[in-house]
Amino acid sequence: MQLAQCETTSQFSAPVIREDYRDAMARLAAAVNIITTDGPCGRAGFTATAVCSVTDEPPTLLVCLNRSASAHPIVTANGQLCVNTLAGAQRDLSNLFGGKTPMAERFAAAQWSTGVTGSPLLDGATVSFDCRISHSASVGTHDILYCEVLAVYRRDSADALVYFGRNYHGLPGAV
Ligand SMILES: NC(=O)C1=CN([C@@H]2O[C@H](COP(=O)(O)OP(=O)(O)OC[C@H]3O[C@@H](n4cnc5c(N)ncnc54)[C@H](O)[C@@H]3O)[C@@H](O)[C@H]2O)C=CC1
Ligand SMILES: Cc1cc2nc3c(=O)[nH]c(=O)nc-3n(C[C@H](O)[C@H](O)[C@H](O)COP(=O)(O)O)c2cc1C
Repeated sequence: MQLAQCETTSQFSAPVIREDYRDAMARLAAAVNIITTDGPCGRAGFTATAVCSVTDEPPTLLVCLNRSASAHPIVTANGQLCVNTLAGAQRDLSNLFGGKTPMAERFAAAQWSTGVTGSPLLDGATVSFDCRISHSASVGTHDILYCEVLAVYRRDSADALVYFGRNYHGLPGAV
């Protein structure tokens, strides 16, 4: 896609430094997800807030994954993953999958079943999207994984876990 050229000089040319960017991003509320994979290259999981809907034809999510994360080589080699969106009571799991804990310990802290791709589905998640990675792009430190959704699993009573201001917040509600 060709972007339109603009002849005027931007008045917003000051560089946004990393810490300013992170402080600003701390003000952007986001759902909390545990991304899991299993397959020929092993099992892995990590916490992610950088998850977004792209299109519903075909149903596609994007997940941004730091290439330095221990899960990166496993997720990309398996080519499939599940986005498990956390419920309010699952904040401890978010910290576990977002830290430097060994993979076996992360998975031992919850109950799982298996989705159509073979990826682990988290018991008690508000919703799980079982996906195959259709393509990816690298930007800076991260890979953007475009994930075609092959199956969804919804819990009947749904509530949400929101990450905002570097803290977790439970969001009760009915959908
Ligand atoms: N997109 C990502 O890779 C994210 C990574 N994290 C990591 O989890 C840890 C705890 O999170 P916070 O206390 O919120 O950390 P923080 O105070 O360093 O970051 C504040 C916000 O900046 C953004 N951010 C942080 N690191 C980022 C990265 N490497 N790439 C893109 N965006 C990033 C996120 O929106 C995050 O909530 C940090 O070490 C952080 O690097 C957290 C949220 C998103
Ligand atoms: C609340 C929260 C949100 C996170 N979001 C992302 C994300 O969207 N993308 C990402 O690559 N890492 C994210 N992380 C960091 C990974 O979860 C973390 O790097 C990984 O689980 C631990 O890395 P390791 O397995 O290499 O030890 C997040 C961490 C936390 C606590």
